[in-house]
Amino acid sequence: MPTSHWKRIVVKVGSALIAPHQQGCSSHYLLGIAQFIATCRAQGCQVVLVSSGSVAAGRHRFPETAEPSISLKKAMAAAGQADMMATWDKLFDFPSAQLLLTHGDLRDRDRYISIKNTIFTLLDNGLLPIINENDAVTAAKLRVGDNDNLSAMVAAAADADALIICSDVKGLYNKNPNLHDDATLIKQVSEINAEIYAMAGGATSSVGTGGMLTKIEAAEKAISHGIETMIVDGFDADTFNQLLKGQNPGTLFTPYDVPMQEHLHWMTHTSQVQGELIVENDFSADLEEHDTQLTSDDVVAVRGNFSVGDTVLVRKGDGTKLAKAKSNYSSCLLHFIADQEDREFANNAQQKTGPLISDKNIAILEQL
Ligand SMILES: Nc1ncnc2c1ncn2[C@@H]1O[C@H](COP(=O)(O)OP(=O)(O)O)[C@@H](O)[C@H]1O
Ligand SMILES: N[C@@H](CCC(=O)OP(=O)(O)O)C(=O)O
Repeated sequence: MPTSHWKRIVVKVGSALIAPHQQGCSSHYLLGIAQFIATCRAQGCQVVLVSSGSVAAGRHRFPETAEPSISLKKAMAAAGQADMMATWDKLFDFPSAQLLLTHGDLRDRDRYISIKNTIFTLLDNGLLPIINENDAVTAAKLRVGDNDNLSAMVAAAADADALIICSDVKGLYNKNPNLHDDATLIKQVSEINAEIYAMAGGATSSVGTGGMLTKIEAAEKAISHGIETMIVDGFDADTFNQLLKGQNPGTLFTPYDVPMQEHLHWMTHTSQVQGELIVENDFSADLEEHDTQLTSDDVVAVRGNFSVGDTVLVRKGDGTKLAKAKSNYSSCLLHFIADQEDREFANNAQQKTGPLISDKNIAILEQL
């Protein structure tokens, strides 16, 4: 689709483009991307930038190590983030704004809505939001872990028309082109299936995270929201001329004709399961039906520690996944109810709090 038809896009830039020589940031490859962003804005298209590179940019401030520890990487991110922002900022003649997020922010519905509002307020006032994961503070359980998936979550929150992932390769090849000379570029993907995932390997550079695998995960998230997704070569300045002409310089993932509803998409692709409610193998009720109320009598086991409002997975004992849903109970209360021999007490407690999960905050999963 010609760029002039886009109302809002997310551009994601990989670490190798920010700090190609790992001696701090370089604007060498960013210039073409910045010009592309400026042209899109001049054409009336709002742009959100998801920029990697804080770890790569901060690396030279620390003694050289082949495999930096997690705490060292966090320190590198803290050291490199400001440098990375300053490098972008000097390429634009409009103001930018920094947003540092963790998965903990995105998977909490209220914080997600607040992030969404901040992005829209920045865009409506002509600023360029520049987003990265808050690597320096995040813990393993709260991380997205890679900026490909983060950019897809941001694209969904921003209700973008397109997600452009700028990397160090032309696009998705049938196998890793850095390891196989005979790899061929796939120009268009209309369905992301096991065959596509099988082509995608990890990162081979010392600065990339996730490789092609996380880009396919991101594309899957984005296209199911109706967002056209492209993986393109950020090293090649001609990439951005082609994009502006409406051409496809890399791999295009075509969006679903019928996108998932916003809330269902968030439940499926952004919220994260904190625990499990295990039901009998012969459980067959329709969990989306308002009159079907999952009660503690239906649940044979509760797994994990979760609070009221956290997302839980409802599954059968045989492993069949039924739904992701918002829990109206904490795991602690469910264990307490299950431990009561007096069923009347359990029933009373349940009558007060209502069904275990809400029929309004549920994503029914394909039963595999
Ligand atoms: N099938 C594939 N096609 C293209 N690249 C692949 C494939 N499988 C693995 N890769 C690797 O993915 C890398 C790009 O991902 P990554 O290093 O994480 O870059 P970025 O920093 O842009 O996110 C490529 O350099 C390549 O080594
Ligand atoms: N948040 C990290 C980047 C993580 C990441 O996904 O990197 P990349 O694969 O280069 O997009 C950083 O700023 O260094």
